[in-house]
Formats: sequence, C-alpha cells, structure tokens
Amino acid sequence: MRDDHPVDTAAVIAVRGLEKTYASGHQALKRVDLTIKRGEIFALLGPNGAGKTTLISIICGIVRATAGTVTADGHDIVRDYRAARSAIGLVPQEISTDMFETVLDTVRFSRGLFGKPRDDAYLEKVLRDLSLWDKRDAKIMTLSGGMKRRVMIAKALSHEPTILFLDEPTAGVDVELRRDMWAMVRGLRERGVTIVLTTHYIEEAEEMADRIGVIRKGEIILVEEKTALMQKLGQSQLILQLHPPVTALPEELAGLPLVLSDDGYELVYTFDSQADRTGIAGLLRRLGDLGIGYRDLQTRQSSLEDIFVTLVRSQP
Ligand SMILES: Nc1ncnc2c1ncn2[C@@H]1O[C@H](COP(=O)(O)OP(=O)(O)OP(=O)(O)O)[C@@H](O)[C@H]1O
Repeated sequence: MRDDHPVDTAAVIAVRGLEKTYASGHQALKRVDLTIKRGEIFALLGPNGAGKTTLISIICGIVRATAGTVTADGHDIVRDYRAARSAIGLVPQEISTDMFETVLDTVRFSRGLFGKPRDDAYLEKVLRDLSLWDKRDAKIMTLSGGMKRRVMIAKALSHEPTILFLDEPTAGVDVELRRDMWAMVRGLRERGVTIVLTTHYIEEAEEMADRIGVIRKGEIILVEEKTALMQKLGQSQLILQLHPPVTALPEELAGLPLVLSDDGYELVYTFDSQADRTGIAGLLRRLGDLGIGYRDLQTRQSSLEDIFVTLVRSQP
C-alpha cells in the first residue's frame, strides 16, 4: 500500500493505484483507487466494457494487475492470496457448476476447496436462507433458472466469506425473482456480509446500494453515498399543465430553463432543489403577469438513471 493512503480500519477492500493493460495493449483499468467499507452494499455501475469484470477479477485473483495493490480483509491479494481469497465469495455472471451434482454435494465440495472443515449445520443454514433446503438432494440440472442462480450464491457462501461479489446478479431474471434476490442480498448484509455488485439495472442500484461507484473507460469517475448522490446531482422539474395552451414562449421568459411541449400544453421548468432559491415563486408570478394560465402543476425528482446517463455522457 502506498504511504499517502492512510489505512482505513473500516475498509474491507482497499484498491490502490490499480492498473490493467491486457496483452492486446488495451488499458482496461487506469489507476483505480477504491475503498469498500465493511458491511455495506456497494454497487459498481458502468457501461459495457468499462472495466467492471476486470476489476472484480483482479480482486478475486483471477486476473493479474499490471500495477497497484489490493487488500481484502487486510490480506494482500498477491502476497497473501489464500487468506485474501478465502475472505471472498464470488458469484460470476454465468452459471458454471456441475449440472449432475446435487445441491448439497455442490456446496460441500466448494467449501472443501477452501480447506474448510465440513460443517453441515452452516451449509443447512445457507441453503435454508436461499430457500434451497428442500432441493438439497436434487441434481442442479433439474432446477429452474432462478434456483440455479441461488445455488451459485450458496456455492459462493459455502466457505463463510465476509465479502460477496455479485457480477450482474439479476441479468435476464424476471421482475419477481429480481425482487426475491434483492431481499435475499439485504438479508446477507444484515448478517454482516459486505456486498459488492455490478449491475446494468440502475433501478437495482437505486433500490439496494448504500454507496455507488461509477466506472467509465477504466476510471472510477465517482463514488458517493446513494442518497447524497441523488440529492447532489439530481435535478428537480416543475411541470405545468397550461390552460389554454400557448404556441410559443414570450420573449420575456427567454433565458430561463424552460421547455414547452410541441402541443403547447406542458411547460417544464428545471431547477436545483438544493439551492436556496428555486426561482419557482418568481416564475409563477411572471407567468401570471404575462397572462399564461395553468390548471395543474407537479414536481418530479430525477432518478438515478437520469443522473447516470448524464454522468457517463458528460465525461470526455
Ligand atoms: N482478456 C482480455 N484481453 C483483452 N481485452 C480484454 C480482455 N478482457 C476484457 N478486455 C477488454 O477490457 C475492457 C473492459 O472489459 P470488462 O469485461 O472488464 O468490462 P465490463 O465493464 O465488465 O463490461 P460488461 O458490462 O460488458 O461486462 C473491454 O474493452 C474488454 O474488451
């Protein structure tokens, strides 16, 4: 670890100056610094090819970094690989397991790979938590897609890791199952497991994450508490239903952040809800002076999706 980074005792994963250039010459990670706090749910968001899987693969010891260091639960992932790796459970994007094995044998075998002594009571608890206990003697090939995914999570938890990585946990999963997964992940966090997830579903991050990191072209461009992020970068809009409609905005309103719909019925005013003055009172007064009437008004807060799209587009 470099000297200019004080050790954060709450950090369960510390990534410092991490770089990865593939043999093709492609630079997938550019000096990434990232701290994951113990007990949080951290969502890593980024467009396709941003470097999410590369970052996770390095932390999990599957891909070797070109430069930089990572510690997991205090263990350097290169110098102290076994200890670092045993602190981590990884649920990969693809379902990869022996389809002819039973559920219980699969998780027992996985636990054994980490050199942990057999502990059927612990594995029973994991399978019960994932609603898989009734299926413990079923061959994996006979399970539904959602159950197979849960087996992958049970496998990742079999050696009692303190950190769980979920790479696109709900890709291609229906809405109901996605909600079950979210509830289950929250349950794991309540039992003290730190969760790092990557997702394409912004709604998933909005729903689940305590903190959000945005990665783009191999660089972490932002790490923020979700609520602070939404307050800071979120914009609010005031939507006025005009009555009667207008064909164009008068000159007097030029320069204000106003957009008139094509049919002239809707006027949208964008403002910063954190600012001392939103300008709404002044706007409504001016509309009144100009004889522009409205019969309804609502406000809308931008979603994490709006924020994400703006962030990813705005960077050069
Ligand atoms: N083994 C490899 N050799 C060369 N380039 C690679 C290799 N693996 C990944 N890359 C490239 O590195 C970049 C980052 O890939 P990575 O899989 O980490 O992105 P990602 O953010 O996980 O994307 P996705 O959301 O599509 O899974 C991409 O441009 C990818 O083509």
